Amino acid sequence: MSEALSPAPDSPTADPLAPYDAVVLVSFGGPDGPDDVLPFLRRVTAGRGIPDERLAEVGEHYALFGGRSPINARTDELLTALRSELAGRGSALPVVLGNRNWHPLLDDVLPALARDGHRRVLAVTTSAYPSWSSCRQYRENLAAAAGDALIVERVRNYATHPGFVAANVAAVRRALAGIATPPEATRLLFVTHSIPDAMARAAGPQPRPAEGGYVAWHRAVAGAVAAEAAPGVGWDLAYCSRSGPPQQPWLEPDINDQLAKLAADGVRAVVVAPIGFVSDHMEVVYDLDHEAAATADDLGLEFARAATAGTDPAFVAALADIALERAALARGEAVEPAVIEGAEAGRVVCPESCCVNLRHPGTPAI
Ligand SMILES: CC1=C(CCC(=O)O)c2cc3nc(cc4[nH]c(cc5[nH]c(cc1n2)c(C)c5CCC(=O)O)c(CCC(=O)O)c4C)C(CCC(=O)O)=C3C
Ligand SMILES: [Fe+2]
Repeated sequence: MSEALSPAPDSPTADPLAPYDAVVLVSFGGPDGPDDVLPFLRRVTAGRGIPDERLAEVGEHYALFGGRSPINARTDELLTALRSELAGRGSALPVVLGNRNWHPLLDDVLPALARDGHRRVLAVTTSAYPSWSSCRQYRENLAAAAGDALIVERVRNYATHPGFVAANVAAVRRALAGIATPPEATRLLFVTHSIPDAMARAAGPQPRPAEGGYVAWHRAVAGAVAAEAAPGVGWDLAYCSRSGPPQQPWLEPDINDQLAKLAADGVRAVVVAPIGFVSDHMEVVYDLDHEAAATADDLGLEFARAATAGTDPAFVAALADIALERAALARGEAVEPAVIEGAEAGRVVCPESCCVNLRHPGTPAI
């Protein structure tokens, strides 16, 4: 490692993120305009067996928003916030953006870091939970983009970090404050991306609960947010954005079905909290703000959508905490990971059995 880039960890001027010499914020990426939509969707779904009708349908969701996902603008805001938070903690490392599925692509950004002399990079992902889709696929894409030129390591899954929970607590409180219906007729509906049942069962390290780590983590986060933000209000966990062939079982209930059930049970208002996503993107603005809001309207339910963590200072501070924690571990220091009571802190190094890729087992991952 070049000394100019990264002083020895025990020197007084050592960067708090040493031994890393750069940070990459890793996001999903989304289309920036109508011409990007099809190439983006092809890239995301290559070899996935997603039916053509589903792709056409998803293309229409983007068309409704001018062919542009809000994800890139939200990720840029997070990048700016994370840069200033890490600088405020005394780090001078560059913090760059690399997307899995749209420009700037990890496939370009990581080789460029290597050409600039970087050797050991810390990846901070915009996905907070274990599962192949939300964790290991990121690790696979990072390994493919890094090649042999760079060592890339990533932060742990962080949804159970108190800072991520605090951001969601604040968002649920704000949404509830706008609801006129009394609490006893109001329901909190936590939402995340549906994934195939088989992927859910394989999520997280062994030993796993029967439902798998993805669902267990969401329940833990939902329970903690509900207990703090709305102790008198009942809650459920529901799912959005199902794709894949209809005969393949995915996590249920779908949010729209759950809204119908709640209305039939006498619930009159819902606060929808997308705890599965760290920022607003197409799933949030289409599946929740557009589709689920219309379903609620048809059912006569008062509806409010809680904000995603976004750039909430508690969330940005949590990302900095886990980055610094990861660096301390890389230096061989003991670390006590911050985690909400009764929940699991993510593994920093995933065992081979973690979040297995059921379609292509053994795909290299960082
Ligand atoms: C768990 C999870 C997250 C949360 C964790 C994380 O944030 O990573 C997430 C996020 C996102 N997913 C996104 C977009 C898409 N996901 C798709 C397809 C799929 N997602 C899956 C899972 C997840 N996805 C799965 C199991 C599939 C089936 C195909 C496969 O097995 O891989 C498809 C294909 C069409 C369709 O089927 O919908 C698209 C276009 C965008 C960007 C949106 C924008 O542009 O604003 C984001 C943030
Ligand atoms: Fe997705």
